Amino acid sequence: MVNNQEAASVLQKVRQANPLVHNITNVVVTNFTANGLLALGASPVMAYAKEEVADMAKIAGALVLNIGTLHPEEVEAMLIAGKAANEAGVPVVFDPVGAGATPYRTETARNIAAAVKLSVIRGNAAEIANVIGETWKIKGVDAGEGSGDVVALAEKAAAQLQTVVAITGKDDVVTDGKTTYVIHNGHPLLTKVTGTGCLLTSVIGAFAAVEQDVLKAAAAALISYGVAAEIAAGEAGEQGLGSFQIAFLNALSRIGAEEIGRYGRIEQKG
Ligand SMILES: Nc1ncnc2c1ncn2[C@@H]1O[C@H](COP(=O)(O)OP(=O)(O)O)[C@@H](O)[C@H]1O
Ligand SMILES: Cc1ncsc1CCOP(=O)(O)O
Ligand SMILES: [Mg+2]
Repeated sequence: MVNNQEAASVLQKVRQANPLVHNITNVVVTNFTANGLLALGASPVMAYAKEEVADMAKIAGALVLNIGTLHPEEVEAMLIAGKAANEAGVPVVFDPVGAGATPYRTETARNIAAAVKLSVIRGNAAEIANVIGETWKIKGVDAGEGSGDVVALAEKAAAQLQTVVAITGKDDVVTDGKTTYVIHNGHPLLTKVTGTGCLLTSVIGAFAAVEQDVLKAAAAALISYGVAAEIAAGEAGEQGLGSFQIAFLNALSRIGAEEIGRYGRIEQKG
């Protein structure tokens, strides 16, 4: 069972090791992702050229692939980087941004999941459903009040994709197909700042770089991230979205065992 104390200790390991996280991500979130990883205590790098991605992925602590603004050359680079990371034993975390929105996105997400051995796939419920060929009845990013359907979807995706699956929304679900956790942290303001899902995927990469138990790493990242958002909302939520974004970066840089112990809400489902 992953608890708050263990989550805080993985966060501490990130701060001590400053793992290099190689991101091949989208143009919308690049700067926010780099600053969010720095705030947390990791070392971000963005590298996209097919001539260098294999070399960069091999020396990284984790590789993060994100198809938010995909194009063919970038997809080619992702496959090269993913295979190099697999050969070097570097964990690969995948964000299938917008899977289901266009056939190209859906096909590319499925191709990457098939060609690269993923440690974690992180998306909202609709994206994960589309990657595994399910239709998802809830539109948008809100997974709804209950998490029963999302738990079933996550477990099905983990079995099908043979990876840890994190489905985020009001509650976050993370599973390796055998053990499933629901994390009741986060804040609705996260949905009003672009890139908070993408940054979270990269944060999972930072945690996976320092913790070999991938399920524990992902759960610890989700708790830490959600708690930081709650702290930021309390400090700056009423001032507006710009202030919330900055307060969130501040909270990522400050949170530790005390805050996670006080506010972390993780529940084991099975
Ligand atoms: N309604 C909500 N209430 C609280 N936290 C939320 C809510 N919706 C999303 N989050 C949080 O926002 C972060 C990004 O998740 P999500 O919005 O699902 O990603 P994406 O932007 O990729 O769709 C996660 O930490 C998640 O827990
Ligand atoms: C707006 C937008 N368009 C293409 S990628 C992107 C950012 C998506 O970020 P997130 O999924 O974290 O909200
Ligand atoms: Mg997203």
